[in-house]
Amino acid sequence: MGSKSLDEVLDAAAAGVHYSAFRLEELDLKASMSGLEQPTTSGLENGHQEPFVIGVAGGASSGKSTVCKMIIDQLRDQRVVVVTQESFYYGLSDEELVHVYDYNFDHPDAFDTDMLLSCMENLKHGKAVDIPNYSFKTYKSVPGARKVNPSDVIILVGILVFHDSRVRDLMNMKIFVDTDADVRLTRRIRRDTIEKSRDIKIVLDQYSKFVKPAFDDFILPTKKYADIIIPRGGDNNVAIDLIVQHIRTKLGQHDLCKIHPNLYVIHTNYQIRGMHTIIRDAATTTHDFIFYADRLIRLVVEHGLGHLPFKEKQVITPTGSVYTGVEFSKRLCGISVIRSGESMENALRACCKGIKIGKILIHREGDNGQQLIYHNLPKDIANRHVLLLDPILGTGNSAVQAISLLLKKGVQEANIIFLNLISAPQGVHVVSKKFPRLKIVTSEIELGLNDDFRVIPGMGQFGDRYFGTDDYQSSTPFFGDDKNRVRLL
Ligand SMILES: Nc1ncnc2c1ncn2[C@@H]1O[C@H](COP(=O)(O)OP(=O)(O)O)[C@@H](O)[C@H]1O
Ligand SMILES: Nc1ccn([C@@H]2O[C@H](COP(=O)(O)O)[C@@H](O)[C@H]2O)c(=O)n1
Ligand SMILES: [Mg+2]
Repeated sequence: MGSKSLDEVLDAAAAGVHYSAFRLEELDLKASMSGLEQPTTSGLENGHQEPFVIGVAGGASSGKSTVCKMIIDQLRDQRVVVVTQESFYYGLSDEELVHVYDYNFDHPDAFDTDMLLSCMENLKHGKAVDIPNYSFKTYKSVPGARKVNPSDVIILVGILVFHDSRVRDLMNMKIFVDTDADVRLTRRIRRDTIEKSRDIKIVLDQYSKFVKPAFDDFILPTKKYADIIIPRGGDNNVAIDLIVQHIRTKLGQHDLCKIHPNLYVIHTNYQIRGMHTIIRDAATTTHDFIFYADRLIRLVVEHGLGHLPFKEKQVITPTGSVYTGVEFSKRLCGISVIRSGESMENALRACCKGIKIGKILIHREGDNGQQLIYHNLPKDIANRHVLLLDPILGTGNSAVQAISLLLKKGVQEANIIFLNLISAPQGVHVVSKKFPRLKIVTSEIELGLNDDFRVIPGMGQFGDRYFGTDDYQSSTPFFGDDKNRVRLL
């Protein structure tokens, strides 16, 4: 473990050495580098991502710090900061110092929870904070508050971090380290006598007078709030692996996905960002718009198809071996919302040979009034999985109209997959709230809607750009003014 103790390592992390999990041996070197460079760009700086907050609770000496260190080590490419609850111990008055062995450091009132809450709220909202520097020697905060910068992952660790519901509510994941009482006591004796140079009698007195009762009365009752309970703490490598995997998945997701589990944003990369850049550019030609929109639509359709149920199927390969695979679901159909949704039909046909595709036309009257004016759906639609096609989810009003019609026709809500290229958070909220069992698959989440209910940054009138009618005069019956026209997004 090199020259640094576990707690020093975690302190260094809290002090702003935002390690993408530096190796411990590297920590000295990194910390001594001038300016403490910040390695990778955090999701925060990229825009929307809130940090992922993990709470780690458990009895004293249960292995909380050890578990944190293991998580940090495995999250190699993420910026992690650790905030320890003990930094927020109230300092002892002179009077209390005289009777220090009668002071209960294991009671919730020993911590300045309001200050802890305020620091955590600031970090969660992307602001740097100063964490007090608590000294176990003087029993007070000493000069040298540690600056902690916002990060991708914030770990809040301490015996009572689940005690206050306001603090709990900030956490995206709650871990309870569950270690036998005798193991905790043995470790505590070793730590307090060796590292803190305390007398064994005092350590044992403190344990029986305060530590054990507080564990039973305040710490153990918070175990029920945990999402994950880790028996054997740092010895439990499987649990740590699973936790790290989950954190990685969550970090790769947009914040909206954390709220709406049925929203799927396809995994982005520079190809996808590049295609979006082209189709969002107002100067892009119709030819290029179609080409890159088609590529993106194909990705969304393929992702959407991945959510269909499947049956196991075995085939014999040309080498005579058995390959156990899956069979595509057959009972499905597409429904496009005219007219921009029709741009997605080719991609669906290219993926699903001979698929039936129905249509729905929605008329927009003013900003709120939506009227269904035409539909042509497969007769047996109630028995099918439906891929609903519309490249833009804005207010969600037309999606609600279209989905309501499908439900009226007997389609199961859970059998609808709504495919779009871009989704505004408002539309996602409206659709997910009303139809929580439906899935939404999209390629990017937008900033929002402007005063005219248009998606921002958006990509303009999708149908007009795709079908090359964006330079037409508004003279056909399908082109009204903005407030009263057939929907041509
Ligand atoms: N799995 C383990 N095996 C052996 N010793 C451990 C283990 N986990 C922690 N320790 C030791 O026990 C002591 C307390 O562990 P720590 O992680 O600091 O607990 P906590 O943060 O819950 O007080 C430390 O000295 C640590 O090195
Ligand atoms: N001045 C202090 C402050 C706290 N303690 C004990 O520390 C324990 C919590 O720390 P963990 O790393 O084990 O979570 C707690 O049991 C306090 O009694 C102390 O001894 N002196
Ligand atoms: Mg600790």
